[in-house]
Amino acid sequence: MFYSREGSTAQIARGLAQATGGTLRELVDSRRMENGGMFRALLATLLRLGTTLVDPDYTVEPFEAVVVMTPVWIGNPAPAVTTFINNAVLKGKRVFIVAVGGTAANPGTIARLGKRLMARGASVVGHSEVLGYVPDPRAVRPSDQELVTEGVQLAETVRQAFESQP
Ligand SMILES: Cc1cc2nc3c(=O)[nH]c(=O)nc-3n(C[C@H](O)[C@H](O)[C@H](O)COP(=O)(O)O)c2cc1C
Repeated sequence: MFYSREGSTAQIARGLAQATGGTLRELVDSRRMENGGMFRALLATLLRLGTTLVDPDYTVEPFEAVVVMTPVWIGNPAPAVTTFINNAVLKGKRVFIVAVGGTAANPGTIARLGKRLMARGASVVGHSEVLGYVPDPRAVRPSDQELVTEGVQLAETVRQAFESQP
């Protein structure tokens, strides 16, 4: 399960799904991010509120292993991901967290997401912090193919985490 505003998390998720044979589910935020929308989204992020999703599918019953992938916004998960976690029935589910940021380390995001997941009854089997787009116009953007490869490489870490905590 992932949310992606700019597309980097989406490409990494594609690679991970390709390599694991997993099912991809994209969250769509109903709030447009242009103009005032981004401001509201940031406010919701800072206040750790959620948002409204378009055609949300909160069903996780068929899946015993869930990977939650979110871009990092000001040190927090994106509101769409917070909304998913607040609404899905996660009791007893094993979850791996992937935070995609403009810097490689976002421990606060992992910690906050982990806390929220555990409060919903899930167990967190592991996490990864991966590099997406650097929000600087001068920065070179990784290509879609490079991001997909990151996701493919992530698959082994994810597999090991689920296998070591059955
Ligand atoms: C509003 C905003 C806030 C961000 N805050 C952070 C941050 O605190 N730490 C970080 O490492 N990256 C931060 N980033 C960078 C994004 O996490 C990064 O570009 C990510 O790859 C975006 O994912 P996406 O392409 O799937 O939307 C921020 C980006 C935006 C737009």
